[in-house]
Amino acid sequence: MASANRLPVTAEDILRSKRNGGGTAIHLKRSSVALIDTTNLPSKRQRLSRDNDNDDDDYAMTDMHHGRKTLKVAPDWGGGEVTSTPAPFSSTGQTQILLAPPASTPAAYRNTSNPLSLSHPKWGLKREVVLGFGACGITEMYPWQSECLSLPGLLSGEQNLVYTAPTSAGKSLVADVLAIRQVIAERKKAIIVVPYIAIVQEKTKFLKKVLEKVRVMADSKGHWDKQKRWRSVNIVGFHSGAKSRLGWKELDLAVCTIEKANALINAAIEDCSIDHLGVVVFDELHMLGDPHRGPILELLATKILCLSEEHIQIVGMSATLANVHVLAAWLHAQAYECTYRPIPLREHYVVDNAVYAYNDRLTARIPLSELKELKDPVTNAVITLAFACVKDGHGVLVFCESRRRCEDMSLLLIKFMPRCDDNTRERRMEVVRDLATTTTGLDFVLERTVPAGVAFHHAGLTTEEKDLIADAYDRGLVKIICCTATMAAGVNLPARRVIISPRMGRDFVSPAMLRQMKGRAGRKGKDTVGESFLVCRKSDIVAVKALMEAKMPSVESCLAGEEGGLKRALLEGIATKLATSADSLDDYIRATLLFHTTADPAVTLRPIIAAALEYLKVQNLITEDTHTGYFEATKIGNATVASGFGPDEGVFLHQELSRALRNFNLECDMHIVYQFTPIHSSSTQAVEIDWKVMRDEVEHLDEHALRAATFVGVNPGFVNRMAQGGALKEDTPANIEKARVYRRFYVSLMLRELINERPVHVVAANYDIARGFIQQLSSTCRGFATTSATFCKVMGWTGLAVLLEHYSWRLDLGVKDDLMELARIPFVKSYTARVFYENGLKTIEAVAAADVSVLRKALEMAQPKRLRLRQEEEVKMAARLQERAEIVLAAARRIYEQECVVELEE
Ligand SMILES: Nc1ncnc2c1ncn2[C@@H]1O[C@H](COP(=O)(O)OP(=O)(O)OP(=O)(O)O)[C@@H](O)[C@H]1O
Repeated sequence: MASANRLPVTAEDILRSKRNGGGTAIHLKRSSVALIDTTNLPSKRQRLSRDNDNDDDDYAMTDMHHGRKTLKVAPDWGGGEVTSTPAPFSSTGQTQILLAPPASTPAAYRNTSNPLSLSHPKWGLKREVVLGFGACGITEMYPWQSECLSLPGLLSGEQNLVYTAPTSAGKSLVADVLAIRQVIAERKKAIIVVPYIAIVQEKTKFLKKVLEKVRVMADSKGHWDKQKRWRSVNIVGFHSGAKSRLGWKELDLAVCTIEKANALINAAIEDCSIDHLGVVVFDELHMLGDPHRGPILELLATKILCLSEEHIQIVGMSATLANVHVLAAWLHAQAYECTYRPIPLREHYVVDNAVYAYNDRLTARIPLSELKELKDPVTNAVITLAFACVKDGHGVLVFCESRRRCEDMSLLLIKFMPRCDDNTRERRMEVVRDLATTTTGLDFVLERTVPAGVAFHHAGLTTEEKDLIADAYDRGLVKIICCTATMAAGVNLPARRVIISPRMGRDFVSPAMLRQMKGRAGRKGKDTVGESFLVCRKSDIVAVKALMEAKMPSVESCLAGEEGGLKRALLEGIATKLATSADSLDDYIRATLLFHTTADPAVTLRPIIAAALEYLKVQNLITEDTHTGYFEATKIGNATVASGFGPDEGVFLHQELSRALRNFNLECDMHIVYQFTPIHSSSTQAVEIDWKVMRDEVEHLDEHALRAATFVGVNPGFVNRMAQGGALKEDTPANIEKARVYRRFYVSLMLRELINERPVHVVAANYDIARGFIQQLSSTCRGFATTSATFCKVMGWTGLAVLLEHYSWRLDLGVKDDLMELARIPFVKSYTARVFYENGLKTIEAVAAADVSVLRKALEMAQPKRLRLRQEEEVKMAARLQERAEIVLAAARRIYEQECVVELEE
């Protein structure tokens, strides 16, 4: 379908005009009349009468804007918008229109005879939603899903819900139906909170597919049209490093990590638009018990509970909740438990080449092998079990204890993989080529394993690599993935068999983690059978049996833990004005899970609350009016909450930024890069300094950067001493602080290389750190710079805010100042942008005017040099680069077009 965003003046027109010496004297074209098959469109009378009633299955009116003619077609008539505009760069200027045939009337899809059908009227789902679920393989509810949704007050949004069901039981559908109803029927916003970025991405993609054809009524503040009009549902995924042009105001449905959801809710409370929120879904509710992230989840739910005036429905779910009734009582929710799993899981454990069912019945013996590599019984069992499953054409996940083991196991597995046909081999090579064209180039291990249908997946890979591998596995090209716990939670992939090491690193996995890992096998819609094999050493058998029999632990509040959750909860309650007086503070505390699960809470909690309030006062984050007893957040307190930091981080950031404000070293970018290096990246878990590498780097700093280093407290002499074998003991507060500064500086050296166009894999190799970590670091820093900028804005430090935003952008694009324009084009980032620039492609206009072969050549030059492909592969690689060059050209032209039109309009 022709896009409604197409503009009447194309980049080609402008470039041609410029070439002909026409300068900017471009004539706006009036578009030609739409070539629409009008026989299927309703008459004007029908249109007007439909337009007057309020049925949201209706369609909107014809519109003229900027010389284009746009027909917005009702969902019943195929939906979408039909625009009659000359296609950019089409030589004929002919309109491209594809109009879906009209569907049956809205009422016709209702299935009133089967109450499990998604189209049954009791669920109140629009036809397009039902079709959307159908496209994802879901047409009917399972009886438990129907029973759960039929609990009183759920569909109407009046009641909250906490439920538990096994992995792969289909929990998401229940929450999705409730969220979608709020968005479409009630025209409220919905937030779905999930713990990991990968799940944000998967869920956002799924919901976009389900709601693809749905049109909702835009509010009166539509972008360019004051009339009533229809638009698609705005679904946005929020996580650190994600970019979206849609914010709280525009979105209908947000899928967020816990931290992003908290920030979104704080902002909505702050600008008094929280009443637009209809429902919040907490997926993996057991995360409440996570010491680091649980407190934020708890205070988020607490705030929603306290917003009693606007009933916001709360929906919480998990496969690993032992105390569902306690959590339901806390959230004033209906509780629902179910044990149904659509595909029952066959669970086994393996020890010394013998396979046992969970009831200790011996079910099979794994033959011993003469091969040297398979002498170890654990390796022998893993390879044999994986091979047997792949031989039958099914997918396997092998959970390994370390990243190293994932890679070694993949390399070993390929020796045993069955041969594949030419077509499969060619498609696998496509995946290899895709991996080769990522910014980091082709990984040495994946290059060998993917053609055989094996891959590994762990935090050391970049997000592009992880996505390509998961996609290849989903499409059945990769048959075995050796992974760490990164693939354990929430991922929906076609694994018939999961083979699990009971250890992660040196420790045993937790019972909840084990359940999640096993839960990846036999997912409905992905496979028809599910099997798990816990492969352990003889010496571990007692501990493994205990692990297998362990009950799910009860989820407990971590708000009063060492992470300072209570201080943060109080600060946020006060800053958002939910808890400012003694009474409201009391109500607020009573709404926490902590209060709910503490024996004699009024007595037990009083001293720790008083201590937390005192801390906030001493740190100048809040003030207390001694006459009225009212609490108020200070500027620093508000800045801390607005930027999503905890109280400790806010105080530290304030100290650092105020020091920097008084004496900022702007001779080069070293000081500012240090400034936006996240504070937590300097914790011991995040990075270990290689003092020899640091010494080499510090020795190469120019005098300006050295001055900045000294300014933040880094002494080159000390670095040298450490490189020669010195030890930095973190035994006193001063030494802890010193170590923190050195670690932060070490990380900022890596970041400085990134913004100065060194590719991720080169920086990773230089510091001997996984490229996935460097990539993650860069996106965390971007987020940190953006939130620090918010902190500065609230503090009134606008100059510093602008500086931080600028560097956040540079980090995003991975280029120096002179390439920032060019790097707006997709695929033209970092080193690639530099290659373009040095080959004369210095501006977007130059790229838009270039021949595609020139762009292909430039992309070829920018390829990482680790590629060693055979000749036939070279040909295919060239074709891949040609495709990419065409995308670059089209994108450059689009950006150029848009800029020219803005210029003309101005
Ligand atoms: N009613 C249904 N009919 C057919 N397929 C369904 C139905 N409900 C869910 N599914 C499918 O079952 C699979 C698992 O569902 P879902 O992801 O909701 O499981 P879950 O209970 O959230 O599991 P986990 O706790 O492991 O994340 C998905 O592929 C989903 O599309």
